[in-house]
Amino acid sequence: MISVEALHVTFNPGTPIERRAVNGIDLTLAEGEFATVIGSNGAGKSTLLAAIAGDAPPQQGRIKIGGRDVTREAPAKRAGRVARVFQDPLAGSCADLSIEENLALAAMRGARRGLRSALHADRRKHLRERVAELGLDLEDRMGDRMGLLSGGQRQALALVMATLAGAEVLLLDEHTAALDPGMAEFVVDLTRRLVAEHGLTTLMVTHSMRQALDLGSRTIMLHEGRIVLDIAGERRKNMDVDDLVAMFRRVRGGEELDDDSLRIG
Ligand SMILES: Nc1ncnc2c1ncn2[C@@H]1O[C@H](COP(=O)(O)OP(=O)(O)OP(=O)(O)O)[C@@H](O)[C@H]1O
Repeated sequence: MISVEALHVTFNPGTPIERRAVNGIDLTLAEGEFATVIGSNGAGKSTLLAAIAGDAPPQQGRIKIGGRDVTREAPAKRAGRVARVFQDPLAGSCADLSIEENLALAAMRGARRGLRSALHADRRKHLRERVAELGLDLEDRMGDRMGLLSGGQRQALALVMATLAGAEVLLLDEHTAALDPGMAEFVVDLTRRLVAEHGLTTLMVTHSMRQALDLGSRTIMLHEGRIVLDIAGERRKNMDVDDLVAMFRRVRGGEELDDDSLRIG
């Protein structure tokens, strides 16, 4: 469960370059709820996710995860409970470590143990099985450096890594945007499966209107740091991509859509 109350995140407050990225957001996601997040460039989507992960400290408001107030908690302290996958496949793992070492480190998130203890035989077997489930033939390459893998392979492993430490919350920040269409589809299917299997409370930022409607059970639109649309249930079920695009345009007051914030596919 995630609960965000009256959240404000301002970068460089009190300076000429002050930027109110999140400007009074209230949002509650029930345990296991999966919501997609859309919005213009600079709408505050990544900052909202960063605030939940602890990387963008709020000036005002409150964030709770699983009922516990984490607003002032350091990112490392909530690391075992919150997993995040970024657009850049290079961002979430260490290129110079092996697949196995990266997975072992992910499994230890939030715990205080060394890599050696993380790589005992049972753990290694389990990690290998989890990788084999992907069907990408990576289980025989557990010793290969992560840096040798394609972007799609890394994102698939990043999703597996996100589920290894028993996280409750999954934050996906355009995690398929840098992939070719075939691999993006694979990662989308994997996302669906892992979120359901692990009952993860999930926020997924996407610029794809199709993904925004196809994944999860709720779609939230941000604009200038605020939630301007929150749709679920029958209303969402009856919507198609054209309806969502029309709403997007309305929110932007007929502004030209000259950024990459809206993709139909
Ligand atoms: N670390 C930072 N320092 C200063 N300003 C920032 C920082 N991070 C984000 N911003 C600004 O805050 C605003 C919101 O940015 P954010 O990245 O959250 O938007 P977004 O909705 O994720 O956009 P995009 O779709 O382009 O990724 C933007 O104006 C951005 O320039």
